[in-house]
Amino acid sequence: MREVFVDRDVLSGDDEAELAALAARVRELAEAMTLTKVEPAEAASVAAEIAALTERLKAARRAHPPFGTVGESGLDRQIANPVTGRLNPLAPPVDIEVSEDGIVRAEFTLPAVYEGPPTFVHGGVSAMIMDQALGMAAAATGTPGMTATLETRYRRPTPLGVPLTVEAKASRVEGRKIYADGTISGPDGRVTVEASAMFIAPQSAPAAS
Ligand SMILES: CCCCCCCC/C=C\CCCCCCCC(=O)SCCNC(=O)CCNC(=O)[C@H](O)C(C)(C)COP(=O)(O)OP(=O)(O)OC[C@H]1O[C@@H](n2cnc3c(N)ncnc32)[C@H](O)[C@@H]1OP(=O)(O)O
Repeated sequence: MREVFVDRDVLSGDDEAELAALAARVRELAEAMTLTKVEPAEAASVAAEIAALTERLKAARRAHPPFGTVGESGLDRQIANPVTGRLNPLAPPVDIEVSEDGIVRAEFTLPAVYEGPPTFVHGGVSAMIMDQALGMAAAATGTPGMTATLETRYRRPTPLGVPLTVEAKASRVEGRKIYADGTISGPDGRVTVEASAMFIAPQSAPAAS
């Protein structure tokens, strides 16, 4: 495997929990910032305080995001992943579970920071969540791969602020190609997004360019 895959700090459960709590506070900050009505002077004052906090975090800095201890599914090392990562404030995070029969599932709610059309989820965000869920379904076959194709069909607008469900499953493996299908559905159970993807297990470790 390429160096970036092996040269990672692996956090203890306690360290991970503290950083996950910090990420949760930053997520709240992003939401509060997006919706705030404070006066410009107050916004400037808050910005200065946040800049000072950022400097405190930068005082001890890693070259790459850390990994977590491998859990039962073996797919949860990337704790700073932008979809599932508890350590990534940009991740909702979507807490994806992989069952023994290879079905990937999560319930999640997306706040206003993911808005595309007013009151609805941005289509690129839905595609990102589908990419992750389909990728984990592919990896659950035992062969993880890079996304080669991802097709999303937006059947209905996906609402913000209500419980959504994502589900995915691999349909077949042909050599290095793994195919998977999935959906996002709303609280009424109606499908809003369908997606299909093909992943390719690299012949060697994925190359940086
Ligand atoms: C081991 C890697 C993964 C590690 C992960 C470990 C943790 C797992 C845990 C948890 C799962 C996480 C889930 C993550 C989810 C998110 C994943 C992403 O977002 S990935 C980022 C976006 N995708 C890219 O950046 C790909 C960029 N593309 C490439 O790197 C290459 O093009 C790659 C690897 C996809 C294929 O390269 P080649 O050199 O291996 O392929 P050639 O040998 O040329 O072709 C093989 C066959 O595939 C077809 N093919 C190749 N690329 C295709 C494409 N894009 N579309 C359709 N067919 C394609 C070819 O026509 C050929 O077909 P014929 O055998 O002749 O039938």
